[in-house]
Amino acid sequence: MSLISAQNLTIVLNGQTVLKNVNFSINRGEIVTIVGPNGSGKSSLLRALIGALTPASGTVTRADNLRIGYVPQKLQIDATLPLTVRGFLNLPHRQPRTVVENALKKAGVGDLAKRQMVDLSGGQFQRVLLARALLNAPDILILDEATQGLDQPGAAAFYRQIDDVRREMGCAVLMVSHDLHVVMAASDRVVCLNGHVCCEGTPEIVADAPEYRALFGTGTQGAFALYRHEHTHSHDHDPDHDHDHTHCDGAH
Ligand SMILES: Nc1ncnc2c1ncn2[C@@H]1O[C@H](COP(=O)(O)OP(=O)(O)OP(=O)(O)O)[C@@H](O)[C@H]1O
Repeated sequence: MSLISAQNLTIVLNGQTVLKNVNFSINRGEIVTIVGPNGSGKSSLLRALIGALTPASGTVTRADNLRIGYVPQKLQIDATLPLTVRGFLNLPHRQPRTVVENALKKAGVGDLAKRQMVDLSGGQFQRVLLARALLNAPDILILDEATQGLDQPGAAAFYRQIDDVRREMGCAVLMVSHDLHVVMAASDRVVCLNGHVCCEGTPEIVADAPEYRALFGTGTQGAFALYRHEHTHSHDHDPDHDHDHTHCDGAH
Protein backbone atom coordinates (compact mmCIF):
# COMPACT_ATOMS: atom_id res chain seq x y z
CA MET A 1 0.00 0.00 0.00
CA SER A 2 1.23 3.51 -0.78
CA LEU A 3 2.21 5.95 1.96
CA ILE A 4 0.21 8.82 0.51
CA SER A 5 -2.04 8.89 -2.52
CA ALA A 6 -4.35 11.35 -4.19
CA GLN A 7 -7.27 10.39 -6.38
CA ASN A 8 -8.73 12.92 -8.83
CA LEU A 9 -7.52 15.72 -6.62
CA THR A 10 -8.84 19.16 -7.50
CA ILE A 11 -7.72 22.19 -5.51
CA VAL A 12 -9.41 25.56 -5.83
CA LEU A 13 -7.89 28.63 -4.16
CA ASN A 14 -9.71 31.96 -4.22
CA GLY A 15 -11.92 30.74 -7.04
CA GLN A 16 -8.91 29.65 -9.14
CA THR A 17 -8.49 25.99 -10.04
CA VAL A 18 -4.88 25.34 -9.08
CA LEU A 19 -4.88 21.56 -9.57
CA LYS A 20 -7.32 19.54 -11.62
CA ASN A 21 -7.91 15.80 -11.38
CA VAL A 22 -4.44 14.94 -10.15
CA ASN A 23 -3.68 11.30 -9.39
CA PHE A 24 -0.57 10.66 -7.39
CA SER A 25 0.96 8.08 -5.09
CA ILE A 26 4.25 7.42 -3.38
CA ASN A 27 5.40 4.12 -1.95
CA ARG A 28 7.67 3.24 0.94
CA GLY A 29 11.33 4.02 0.18
CA GLU A 30 10.69 5.78 -3.14
CA ILE A 31 12.25 9.10 -4.19
CA VAL A 32 9.77 11.13 -6.21
CA THR A 33 10.43 14.62 -7.53
CA ILE A 34 7.75 17.06 -8.60
CA VAL A 35 8.83 19.57 -11.22
CA GLY A 36 6.84 22.27 -12.96
CA PRO A 37 6.91 25.95 -13.80
CA ASN A 38 6.18 28.69 -11.23
CA GLY A 39 2.56 28.63 -10.18
CA SER A 40 1.95 25.12 -11.55
CA GLY A 41 0.60 23.90 -8.21
CA LYS A 42 3.60 22.05 -6.77
CA SER A 43 3.41 23.53 -3.27
CA SER A 44 -0.37 23.20 -3.32
CA LEU A 45 -0.04 19.50 -4.10
CA LEU A 46 2.37 19.01 -1.19
CA ARG A 47 0.10 20.95 1.14
CA ALA A 48 -2.90 18.89 0.07
CA LEU A 49 -0.95 15.65 0.56
CA ILE A 50 0.03 16.57 4.12
CA GLY A 51 -3.53 17.67 4.89
CA ALA A 52 -2.92 21.43 5.05
CA LEU A 53 -5.29 22.12 2.12
CA THR A 54 -8.78 20.73 1.69
CA PRO A 55 -9.56 19.43 -1.80
CA ALA A 56 -12.49 20.91 -3.72
CA SER A 57 -13.01 17.37 -4.99
CA GLY A 58 -11.15 14.08 -4.98
CA THR A 59 -9.48 12.39 -2.03
CA VAL A 60 -6.12 12.14 -0.31
CA THR A 61 -5.30 8.94 1.53
CA ARG A 62 -2.46 8.61 4.03
CA ALA A 63 -1.26 5.37 5.59
CA ASP A 64 -2.27 4.89 9.23
CA ASN A 65 0.07 6.53 11.75
CA LEU A 66 2.18 7.96 8.94
CA ARG A 67 5.12 10.00 10.24
CA ILE A 68 5.93 12.94 7.97
CA GLY A 69 9.13 15.00 8.11
CA TYR A 70 8.71 18.34 6.35
CA VAL A 71 11.53 20.59 5.15
CA PRO A 72 10.21 24.02 4.16
CA GLN A 73 11.57 26.26 1.40
CA LYS A 74 13.03 28.57 3.97
CA LEU A 75 12.43 29.76 7.47
CA GLN A 76 12.96 33.24 8.84
CA ILE A 77 14.82 33.36 12.12
CA ASP A 78 14.89 36.65 14.01
CA ALA A 79 18.52 37.78 13.66
CA THR A 80 18.43 39.40 17.11
CA LEU A 81 17.30 36.20 18.84
CA PRO A 82 20.07 34.16 20.43
CA LEU A 83 19.23 30.59 19.49
CA THR A 84 21.62 27.68 19.13
CA VAL A 85 21.07 24.82 16.72
CA ARG A 86 20.35 22.53 19.67
CA GLY A 87 17.90 25.07 21.10
CA PHE A 88 16.15 25.29 17.73
CA LEU A 89 15.75 21.52 17.51
CA ASN A 90 14.20 21.53 20.98
CA LEU A 91 11.38 23.81 19.78
CA PRO A 92 8.48 23.45 20.29
CA HIS A 93 9.12 20.26 22.29
CA ARG A 94 12.20 19.32 24.21
CA GLN A 95 13.88 16.26 22.63
CA PRO A 96 16.20 13.73 24.27
CA ARG A 97 19.80 14.84 23.72
CA THR A 98 20.70 11.69 21.77
CA VAL A 99 17.73 12.17 19.41
CA VAL A 100 18.95 15.69 18.56
CA GLU A 101 22.54 14.53 18.14
CA ASN A 102 21.57 11.61 15.91
CA ALA A 103 19.38 13.80 13.72
CA LEU A 104 22.19 16.34 13.28
CA LYS A 105 24.62 13.56 12.45
CA LYS A 106 22.26 12.06 9.86
CA ALA A 107 21.84 15.48 8.29
CA GLY A 108 25.63 15.84 8.03
CA VAL A 109 26.01 18.61 10.63
CA GLY A 110 26.88 16.64 13.76
CA ASP A 111 29.38 19.30 14.83
CA LEU A 112 27.05 22.29 14.74
CA ALA A 113 24.86 21.76 17.84
CA LYS A 114 26.31 24.71 19.74
CA ARG A 115 26.40 27.16 16.84
CA GLN A 116 24.05 30.12 16.66
CA MET A 117 21.32 29.68 14.03
CA VAL A 118 21.99 33.14 12.56
CA ASP A 119 25.65 32.27 11.98
CA LEU A 120 24.96 29.26 9.75
CA SER A 121 25.63 29.29 6.02
CA GLY A 122 22.71 28.62 3.67
CA GLY A 123 23.72 24.99 3.19
CA GLN A 124 24.21 24.41 6.92
CA PHE A 125 20.86 26.04 7.67
CA GLN A 126 19.04 23.72 5.25
CA ARG A 127 20.76 20.72 6.84
CA VAL A 128 19.56 21.85 10.25
CA LEU A 129 16.02 22.04 8.84
CA LEU A 130 16.59 18.54 7.50
CA ALA A 131 17.74 17.41 10.97
CA ARG A 132 14.57 18.88 12.45
CA ALA A 133 12.48 16.91 9.95
CA LEU A 134 14.32 13.71 10.95
CA LEU A 135 13.60 14.03 14.69
CA ASN A 136 10.48 11.86 14.54
CA ALA A 137 12.06 9.16 12.32
CA PRO A 138 9.69 9.94 9.43
CA ASP A 139 8.28 7.36 7.02
CA ILE A 140 8.34 10.08 4.40
CA LEU A 141 10.45 13.18 4.03
CA ILE A 142 8.76 16.00 2.14
CA LEU A 143 10.91 18.86 0.84
CA ASP A 144 9.50 21.99 -0.77
CA GLU A 145 12.27 23.57 -2.84
CA ALA A 146 14.63 23.01 0.05
CA THR A 147 17.72 24.15 -1.85
CA GLN A 148 16.50 27.63 -2.72
CA GLY A 149 19.40 30.04 -2.37
CA LEU A 150 22.09 27.34 -2.58
CA ASP A 151 24.47 27.30 -5.51
CA GLN A 152 24.54 24.27 -7.78
CA PRO A 153 27.30 22.34 -5.97
CA GLY A 154 25.59 23.18 -2.65
CA ALA A 155 22.26 21.91 -3.95
CA ALA A 156 23.87 18.75 -5.34
CA ALA A 157 25.57 18.08 -1.98
CA PHE A 158 22.28 18.61 -0.17
CA TYR A 159 20.48 16.12 -2.40
CA ARG A 160 23.28 13.58 -1.93
CA GLN A 161 22.71 13.97 1.81
CA ILE A 162 19.01 13.28 1.26
CA ASP A 163 19.92 10.16 -0.69
CA ASP A 164 22.17 8.99 2.16
CA VAL A 165 19.39 9.64 4.69
CA ARG A 166 16.97 7.65 2.57
CA ARG A 167 19.38 4.74 2.42
CA GLU A 168 20.06 4.79 6.14
CA MET A 169 16.52 5.38 7.37
CA GLY A 170 14.58 3.76 4.55
CA CYS A 171 12.15 6.68 4.34
CA ALA A 172 10.42 7.75 1.15
CA VAL A 173 11.32 11.18 -0.20
CA LEU A 174 8.95 13.52 -1.97
CA MET A 175 10.42 16.76 -3.18
CA VAL A 176 9.54 19.79 -5.19
CA SER A 177 12.47 21.22 -7.01
CA HIS A 178 13.57 23.73 -9.60
CA ASP A 179 17.03 22.14 -9.75
CA LEU A 180 15.95 19.88 -12.56
CA HIS A 181 19.33 18.73 -13.72
CA VAL A 182 20.47 18.04 -10.17
CA VAL A 183 17.52 16.19 -8.71
CA MET A 184 16.03 14.41 -11.64
CA ALA A 185 18.77 11.85 -12.01
CA ALA A 186 18.60 11.03 -8.30
CA SER A 187 14.87 10.31 -8.43
CA ASP A 188 13.12 7.02 -8.98
CA ARG A 189 10.21 8.86 -10.52
CA VAL A 190 9.54 12.40 -11.71
CA VAL A 191 6.12 14.00 -11.93
CA CYS A 192 5.86 17.01 -14.20
CA LEU A 193 3.03 19.22 -13.05
CA ASN A 194 1.29 22.10 -14.77
CA GLY A 195 -2.07 22.33 -13.03
CA HIS A 196 -2.44 18.68 -13.98
CA VAL A 197 0.04 15.81 -14.30
CA CYS A 198 1.34 16.40 -17.81
CA CYS A 199 4.07 13.82 -17.72
CA GLU A 200 5.35 11.17 -15.33
CA GLY A 201 7.95 8.42 -15.23
CA THR A 202 11.63 7.70 -14.76
CA PRO A 203 13.94 10.75 -15.11
CA GLU A 204 14.99 9.59 -18.58
CA ILE A 205 11.43 9.25 -19.79
CA VAL A 206 10.39 12.64 -18.45
CA ALA A 207 13.48 14.47 -19.72
CA ASP A 208 12.71 13.13 -23.21
CA ALA A 209 8.99 13.79 -23.09
CA PRO A 210 7.64 16.46 -25.45
CA GLU A 211 5.45 17.85 -22.63
CA TYR A 212 8.49 18.33 -20.40
CA ARG A 213 10.55 19.86 -23.20
CA ALA A 214 7.74 22.22 -24.08
CA LEU A 215 7.85 23.52 -20.49
CA PHE A 216 11.58 23.48 -19.83
CA GLY A 217 13.26 23.27 -23.21
CA THR A 218 16.08 20.89 -23.96
CA GLY A 219 18.81 22.93 -22.28
CA THR A 220 18.87 20.92 -19.08
CA GLN A 221 19.77 17.74 -20.90
CA GLY A 222 23.53 18.34 -20.91
CA ALA A 223 23.79 19.08 -17.21
CA PHE A 224 21.45 16.21 -16.53
CA ALA A 225 23.77 13.80 -18.34
CA LEU A 226 26.78 15.26 -16.53
CA TYR A 227 25.21 14.73 -13.16
CA ARG A 228 24.31 11.15 -13.99
CA HIS A 229 27.92 10.55 -14.80
CA GLU A 230 29.02 11.92 -11.43
CA HIS A 231 26.30 10.16 -9.51
CA THR A 232 27.97 7.02 -8.27
CA HIS A 233 25.24 5.52 -6.11
CA SER A 234 23.49 2.54 -7.58
CA HIS A 235 19.74 2.34 -7.34
CA ASP A 236 18.28 -1.08 -6.85
CA HIS A 237 16.02 -1.21 -9.81
CA ASP A 238 16.12 -2.23 -13.37
CA PRO A 239 15.56 0.76 -15.66
CA ASP A 240 14.14 -1.42 -18.43
CA HIS A 241 11.61 -2.81 -16.02
CA ASP A 242 10.77 0.67 -14.77
CA HIS A 243 9.94 1.78 -18.27
CA ASP A 244 6.94 -0.50 -18.06
CA HIS A 245 5.57 1.70 -15.31
CA THR A 246 6.05 5.07 -16.91
CA HIS A 247 3.89 7.08 -19.13
CA CYS A 248 3.73 10.52 -20.58
CA ASP A 249 0.47 11.76 -21.75
CA GLY A 250 -0.09 15.17 -23.16
CA ALA A 251 -3.81 15.29 -22.39
CA HIS A 252 -4.72 18.52 -20.64
N1 LIG B 1 -3.42 30.95 -0.51
C1 LIG B 1 -3.65 31.15 -1.80
N2 LIG B 1 -4.73 31.86 -2.23
C2 LIG B 1 -4.95 32.03 -3.54
N3 LIG B 1 -4.18 31.56 -4.52
C3 LIG B 1 -3.09 30.86 -4.15
C4 LIG B 1 -2.76 30.61 -2.78
N4 LIG B 1 -1.63 29.88 -2.74
C5 LIG B 1 -1.26 29.68 -4.02
N5 LIG B 1 -2.14 30.25 -4.86
C6 LIG B 1 -2.07 30.24 -6.34
O1 LIG B 1 -2.12 28.89 -6.75
C7 LIG B 1 -1.27 28.67 -7.88
C8 LIG B 1 -0.29 27.55 -7.57
O2 LIG B 1 0.58 27.97 -6.53
P1 LIG B 1 1.68 27.00 -5.94
O3 LIG B 1 2.39 27.78 -4.87
O4 LIG B 1 1.06 25.72 -5.56
O5 LIG B 1 2.62 26.80 -7.21
P2 LIG B 1 4.12 26.31 -7.29
O6 LIG B 1 4.17 25.40 -8.48
O7 LIG B 1 4.57 25.75 -5.99
O8 LIG B 1 4.85 27.68 -7.62
P3 LIG B 1 6.38 28.15 -7.36
O9 LIG B 1 7.24 27.30 -8.22
O10 LIG B 1 6.32 29.57 -7.84
O11 LIG B 1 6.66 28.02 -5.88
C9 LIG B 1 -0.61 30.02 -8.18
O12 LIG B 1 -1.34 30.65 -9.22
C10 LIG B 1 -0.77 30.78 -6.88
O13 LIG B 1 -0.87 32.17 -7.13
